[in-house]
Amino acid sequence: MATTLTSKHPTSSGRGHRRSNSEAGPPMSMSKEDAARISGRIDEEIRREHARQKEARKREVKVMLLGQADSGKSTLQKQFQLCYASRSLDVERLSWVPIVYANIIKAVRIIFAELEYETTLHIPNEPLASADIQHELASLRVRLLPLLALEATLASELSGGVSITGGRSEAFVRLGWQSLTAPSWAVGTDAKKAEATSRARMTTTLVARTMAETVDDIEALWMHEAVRFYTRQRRIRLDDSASFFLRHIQRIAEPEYSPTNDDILHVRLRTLGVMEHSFPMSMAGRSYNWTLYDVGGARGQRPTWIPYFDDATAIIFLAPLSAFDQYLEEDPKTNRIDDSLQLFGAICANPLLKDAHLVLLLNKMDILREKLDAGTQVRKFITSFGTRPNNFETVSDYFRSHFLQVHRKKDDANRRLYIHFTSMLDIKATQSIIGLVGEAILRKHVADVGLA
Ligand SMILES: Nc1nc2c(ncn2[C@@H]2O[C@H](COP(=O)(O)OP(=O)(O)OP(=O)(O)O)[C@@H](O)[C@H]2O)c(=O)[nH]1
Ligand SMILES: [Mg+2]
Repeated sequence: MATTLTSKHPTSSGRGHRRSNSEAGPPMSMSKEDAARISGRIDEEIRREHARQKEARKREVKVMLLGQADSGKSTLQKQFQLCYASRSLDVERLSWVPIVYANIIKAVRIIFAELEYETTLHIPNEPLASADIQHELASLRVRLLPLLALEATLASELSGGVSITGGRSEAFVRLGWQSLTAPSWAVGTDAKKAEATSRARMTTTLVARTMAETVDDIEALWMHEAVRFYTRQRRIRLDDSASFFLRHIQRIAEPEYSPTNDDILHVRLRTLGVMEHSFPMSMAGRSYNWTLYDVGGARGQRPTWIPYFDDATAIIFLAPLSAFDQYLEEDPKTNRIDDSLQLFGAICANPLLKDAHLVLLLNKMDILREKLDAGTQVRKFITSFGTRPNNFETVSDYFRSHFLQVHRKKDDANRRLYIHFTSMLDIKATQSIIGLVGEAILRKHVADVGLA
């Protein structure tokens, strides 16, 4: 898959090719007949170019993945990649290694920070009330300090030396990150880039060595009774995929570690700006060029979406239903489901998108189920849920009807809305949904512009 970014291509309408009369006209010596012949030829060329561009546009399908941060947009893009351009995923595979490391170090940091906070509460009869347990955790912390100390450097190298606002030491993805982290580093003519790449490789090697030396301590921390206790109680809150990586720490810390497809899908890496991914897709023997626009979902990122709206064939909007008990990182007063509903309403009402096909994926259903099974009460966070039964069917139906209501209210164009419940890490189920969604989008595209 060609992974290119970011700047908006002007729609190629062919305007501007035609010579104006005031531009170079026929030479003084040319006869009127010759001039007419040349002018006719130019007109014919322009007409052909228009027709060629019109045909080319029929083969272009532009799909935007929208939704709040951490809703699963980049994960869906990876699933598309797995489905339609899996060889490109193989090429990128090793460049995910340092990002998996970064996810693990972040999880370890959060565990210690949450334990420290719990210690200050002095709650009797809980694991942290025991001096022995505190001592065990303190010595694990000392042994893991060398690994924790590498987080900021690793994040900065992965992000090409740029940090996100707020000074958080967290990796994010921008154009060209693969070449920064690829083991066989792309030698470019750009000396600065080559230097950055070489630095990123050195940091990755150092992190790999430190992780191999501390792997048993990471595992001991994850399995520690205090960590088990506070995780079960949801008082240690980690990124959705952190537990997966910590469970697989022995495999990941091996020297020849190569990320599996599952690992790549689990990675959490923020998107900054708009990333363009293109691949071919065929239907009924015809090949179409798909471009997916994977955007950064945090509030500060949303204005960057707008220039891409006017020629979008379809919007796939992702709303994670498991987020009912979470608040926006960028605005801790706003519940994440409320934010998703508002954002979805704004997308439905946007006049620039009035011709776009609308798909809504209610995502992270696996985590929703886990939370409900663990007894988390929806009404504690969404008061309007009231006394309804706190089970999976009722909760998913409740949220689904809210999204449908927003669509009915906001979509003046009265478009059909395609809705699916998804658990984006389930490869088989997601691939079949991608097939359905892809086909529906192509059918709508063909209905709008005709067969290519
Ligand atoms: N368990 C589970 N995890 C998911 C699901 N969908 C995505 N994730 C995980 O959630 C995290 C966030 O997913 P991303 O795809 O990076 O989110 P995003 O919408 O691209 O976020 P931004 O780039 O910040 O806008 C990743 O660690 C994914 O592996 C899901 O359905 N279930
Ligand atoms: Mg993303």
